[in-house]
Amino acid sequence: MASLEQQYSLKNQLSITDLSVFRSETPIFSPVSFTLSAGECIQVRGHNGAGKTTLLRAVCGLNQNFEGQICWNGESIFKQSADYYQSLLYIGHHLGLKPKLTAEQNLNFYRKLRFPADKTSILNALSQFGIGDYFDETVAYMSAGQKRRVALSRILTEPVPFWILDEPMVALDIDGQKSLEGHCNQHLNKGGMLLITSHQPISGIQNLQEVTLT
Ligand SMILES: Nc1ncnc2c1ncn2[C@@H]1O[C@H](COP(=O)(O)OP(=O)(O)OP(=O)(O)O)[C@@H](O)[C@H]1O
Repeated sequence: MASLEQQYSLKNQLSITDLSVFRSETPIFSPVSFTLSAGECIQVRGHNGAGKTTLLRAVCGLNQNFEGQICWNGESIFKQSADYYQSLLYIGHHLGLKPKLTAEQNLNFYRKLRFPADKTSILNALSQFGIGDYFDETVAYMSAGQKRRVALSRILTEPVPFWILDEPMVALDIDGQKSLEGHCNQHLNKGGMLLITSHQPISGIQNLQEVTLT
């Protein structure tokens, strides 16, 4: 089981070298290379269908039909997958929430996969995302923005150094976006790393670099 905060390290680094991901035999985007170090944020940009989600899924190890290298701390992610996955939190375009469970039950399910159960941390996270009163609400009955806030609360209940967020701003109102940007900045300030996509402008995340897929 992962120990809290321990994996935040200024030595953490993701390096992508000449990465191209394929659908069947066809590359989806031209090869990209970039490095993401502790305290840094990269926004992956590109038009609809450019391959942003595909790239993120490859970085998560979920799509292995690629050429090039994806390394964590100098070694292929597949050579040290246990360490890598302990360090990683991926919140995809699809939220991965079970509609029949409450907000608290959903967050508890994910947290317990690698951390000790902690109801206080879950209630605190929901409060910080402005939906503390909905902890006992069944997700199926929530609005799109409320569901998004529940899913994003995982960044607070699973304290790992590398966040991969695919279109996290979707359905969030302005307050929700500002709240998310604030949590991202806190994460970066303590040496966290962030790989993010967004069609909406992200103005409030510090030191954001861009990688555009073509
Ligand atoms: N399951 C799939 N099977 C076949 N092709 C797919 C599949 N998922 C995505 N694609 C194709 O891969 C390409 C890249 O899709 P991807 O979802 O990565 O783009 P994206 O940049 O994230 O797009 P958007 O901005 O619309 O979210 C698209 O041409 C898409 O049609």
